[in-house]
Amino acid sequence: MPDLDTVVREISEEMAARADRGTVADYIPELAHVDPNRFGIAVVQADGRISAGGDSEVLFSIQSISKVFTLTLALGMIGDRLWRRVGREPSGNPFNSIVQLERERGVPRNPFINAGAIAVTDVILSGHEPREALGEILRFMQFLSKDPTVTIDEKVAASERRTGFRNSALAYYMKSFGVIENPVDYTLGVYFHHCAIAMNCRQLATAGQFLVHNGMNPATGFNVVSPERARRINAIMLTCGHYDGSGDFAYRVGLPGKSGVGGGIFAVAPGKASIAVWSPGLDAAGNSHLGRIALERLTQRMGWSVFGV
Ligand SMILES: NC(=O)CC[C@H](N)C(=O)O
Repeated sequence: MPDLDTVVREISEEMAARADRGTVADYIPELAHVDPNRFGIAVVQADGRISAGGDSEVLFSIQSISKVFTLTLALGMIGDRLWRRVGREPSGNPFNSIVQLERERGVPRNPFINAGAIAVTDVILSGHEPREALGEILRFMQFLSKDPTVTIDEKVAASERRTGFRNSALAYYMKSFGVIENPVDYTLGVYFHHCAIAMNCRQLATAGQFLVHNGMNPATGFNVVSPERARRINAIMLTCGHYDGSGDFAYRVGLPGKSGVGGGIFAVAPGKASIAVWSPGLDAAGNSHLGRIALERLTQRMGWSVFGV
């Protein structure tokens, strides 16, 4: 097998030099300021060794990658009852699509499109104040990343709260079917804030390690989730993690992964490695353009695709 440090260095060099960088998301105004020339990668292998390159220490807005962790928390709270509130089929639609929600009577297709993640956030919020629910999510990220400095970028959260009209539409629509239990403003407030968590590639790859180790957190030796649940979260990432680009991501990269409009992608090579890449420019489906290409290179060279070498 090729040396991982060499592969990561070569990928970082190639990505830094490429001219095709995709388009930075600007529907959340605060995200539009991010430099499209950034590229970072961090890979935590099963034995804990870290290979990193480029801007792997620069913080970025994790956006929809937070949905993996809120799904994990919500499953921990209400278990399989969650699947009454949200489905687990790929959507084949953009991440903020409204049409599907009407056809399916307010029950979102999966926990990774915006509507689904808002419904999952509502589950975490029930029985708590918004501040407590958000604290729960943030502490979970700090614990998993072994870094108590992980925090929320308030400017990004405020920017999305000012302009998140589509998410409001989705939430009110779900509320009309009883899928949202709490006041819509509260649920959206928590949702916008967990999307605005700022992390770097190293912290994110560290946080995702439990999905590499059948649910076990290697720092403590204890399980964050059961092996069965870890396998299922990975399955949902594979089928739904890149919205209507999920099929192409499976075809090219072959790993469970979750993207965010901040340009991050978190990916899992089960039993082998936890990976985070970041490049702010997006493709047409809203997934990091160079992030995907970098992961394609990595899995090809390391033979890490879950579908074979
Ligand atoms: N794809 C994403 O990362 C979307 C998350 C973003 N906070 C939104 O709701 O639009």
